[in-house]
Amino acid sequence: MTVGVLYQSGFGNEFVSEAVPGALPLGQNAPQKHPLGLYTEQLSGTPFTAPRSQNRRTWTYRIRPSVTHQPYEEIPSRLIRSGPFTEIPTPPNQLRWDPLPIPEEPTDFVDGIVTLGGNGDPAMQTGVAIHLYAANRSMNDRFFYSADGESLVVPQLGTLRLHTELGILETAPGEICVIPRGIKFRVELIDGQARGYLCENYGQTFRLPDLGPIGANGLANARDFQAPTAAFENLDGEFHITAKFLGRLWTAQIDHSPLDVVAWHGNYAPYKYDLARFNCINTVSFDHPDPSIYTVLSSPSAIPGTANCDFAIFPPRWLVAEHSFRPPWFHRNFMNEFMGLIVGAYDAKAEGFLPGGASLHNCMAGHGPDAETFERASSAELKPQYLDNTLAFMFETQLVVRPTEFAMHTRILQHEYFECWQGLRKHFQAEVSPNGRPKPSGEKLKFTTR
Ligand SMILES: O=C(O)Cc1cc(O)ccc1O
Ligand SMILES: [Fe+2]
Repeated sequence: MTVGVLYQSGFGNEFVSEAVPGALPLGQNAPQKHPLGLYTEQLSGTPFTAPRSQNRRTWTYRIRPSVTHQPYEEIPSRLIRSGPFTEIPTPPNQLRWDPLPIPEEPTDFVDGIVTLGGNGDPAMQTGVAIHLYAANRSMNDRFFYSADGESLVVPQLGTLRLHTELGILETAPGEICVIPRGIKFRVELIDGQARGYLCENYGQTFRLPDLGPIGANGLANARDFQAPTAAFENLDGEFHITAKFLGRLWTAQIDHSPLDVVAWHGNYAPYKYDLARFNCINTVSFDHPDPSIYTVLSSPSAIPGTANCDFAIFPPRWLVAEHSFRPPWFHRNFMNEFMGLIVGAYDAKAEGFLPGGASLHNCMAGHGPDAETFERASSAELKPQYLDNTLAFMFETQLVVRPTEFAMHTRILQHEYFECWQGLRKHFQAEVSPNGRPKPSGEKLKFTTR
């Protein structure tokens, strides 16, 4: 809980908040004349006709309407990339990256965004972009919004204070926040520097997964999500808004802070969540369950059970499975797995997967425990073990994550990643192979042509 910042709790609730008494009209959305001279503006996050359970919109009461800015002009996108991701061919290899260094040049949150890959297309409202960020400057007179999708921010280093149109959210490593599509914000770095991950979701908004037989409670509980309370900047001066629109960056001058919402009500709002609140469910008998039990948030696709993107975490937890190989098994998947590490070590990798680092295992790429983990876990004593000092996460997505040119050519790409599995020796001992052929006794196989 952050001292000094007030939140309202609940996932997707109908929130109400006013920073000045009387700023929020009662009983109607759009009075003919606002009693305090504020402008009324609706912000829709879904079509007007979306089913009620998914419908998202917020009414804002602001000093000036959002339209009062100069025209946008395109600026360079630096290392930000967007779908369709077609820069380079996508290899079927397992990929892993070291953490992004903190920049030496003055770099704010937006300039510090580097895209590692993604899928889909913002123009088609499907897929995700997966970015890293590393920054050392706060945004003061610059604001940002993405029309391409909502932004799920996963800090790994440094606390972010996000000043948004709907109020302030502080997010530290171990917490996450989501800024909905279109909402303007600026990022203040509380610790002078910051690093983390950003999933830009072009698809349907993240929501809590259904719980099925788990019941009415468990995993991420709705009450633990926190939305901001109204807080506004009544500032005139020279400011810039940078917009991300169809993958390109555009900047407009504005003569006042656009964070001028004095009161608001609605269910389209940024939110934060402390990952320590995740009620982790796991086996108390045997075997390692599928990682869908770790889903915090899910953005569905049009296909039932197939996520445009799931956000899953691997938090500290007890391991008690009997007569089982406890770490993640070897596997090849339909879905595509991008992973990051917030603290400590990940239980499938003894070495090389570092806090701030990342890995990508795309459709059907074999992966799993590295050789050292396999050897250790195959003969570990199976007493209850508390897995501590660990917090990894996964963006799991339906479409193949296509790396950017930066991702494949950067110095932080670990070209030797494949070696972590090469020590997996043959343990099988058989004299005769199943087709009855005698085991070749060490001699080289000879190939003959007829
Ligand atoms: O490390 C991974 O690859 C992620 C993962 C974790 C797990 O517990 C089971 C399957 C899986 O893909
Ligand atoms: Fe996996």
